[in-house]
Amino acid sequence: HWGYSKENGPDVWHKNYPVALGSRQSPIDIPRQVSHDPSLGPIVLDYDHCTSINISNNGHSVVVNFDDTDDRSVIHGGPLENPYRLKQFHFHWGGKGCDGSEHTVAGNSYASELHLVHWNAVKYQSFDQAATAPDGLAVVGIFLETGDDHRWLHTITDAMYMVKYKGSVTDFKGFNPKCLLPSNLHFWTYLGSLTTPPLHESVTWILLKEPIVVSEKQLGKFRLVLFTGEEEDQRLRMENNFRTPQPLKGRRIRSSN
Ligand SMILES: O=S(=O)(O)/C=C/c1cc(Br)ccc1O
Ligand SMILES: [Zn+2]
Repeated sequence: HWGYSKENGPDVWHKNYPVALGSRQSPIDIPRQVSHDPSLGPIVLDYDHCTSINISNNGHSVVVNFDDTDDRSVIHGGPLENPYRLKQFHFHWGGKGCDGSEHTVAGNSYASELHLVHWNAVKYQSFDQAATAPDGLAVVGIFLETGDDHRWLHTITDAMYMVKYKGSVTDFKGFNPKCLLPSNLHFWTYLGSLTTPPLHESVTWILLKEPIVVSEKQLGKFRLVLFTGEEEDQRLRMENNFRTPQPLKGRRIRSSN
């Protein structure tokens, strides 16, 4: 099965997922100069009635899942032609003292990257159907840099010891990811893919320019989580669960204000 080690990591994913060598893969490096597109309106995150359900360890990341049976939490605006429904969010991070973001900015990595995954429920009947359509998904990426404690992240890091092992899941209700947003929503946007297998080329990426600040201590709690299940004799710490930037292959990146 795929993972992030030498034998099953990003360098060999193409063997089982040939689209890994495709023309719109993610993540990418965001160059210093990106064309500003004045026609790009602001991104709007309507999360006021969002319903988180649980937090789980899927063996690749820690995921907070949402009830996506109606339009109670959606994003719209920016490059999007329809509202997209929030399905889950998860993180990618590094090891002790090394960075773990997926996208890079002018070659620089951040400590971690948060992905809020949404799907186009106007055009498609299910997430799985949307996940294989070129305009099916919209993922908002938020960079995490280290500094002071983040005032709300503890609700997530405290729950992480409950999902230490792959396959574990625990109730996680009433969490609104609005508390994880930076103060301004200026963004870069481009057409790309999921950054984990199946690597579907179905994602409109919306990367917020302003990182949020979390402490080393809080990031350290991410690393208490394991890639491995309770029944496995190997205990592999979950860290460095990120894919490195992929070839741009002529794609245009646009910048909001
Ligand atoms: O890292 S991402 O590209 O946000 C991957 C998101 C993703 C979300 C779901 Br839900 C299922 C498979 C996936 O690969
Ligand atoms: Zn992700």
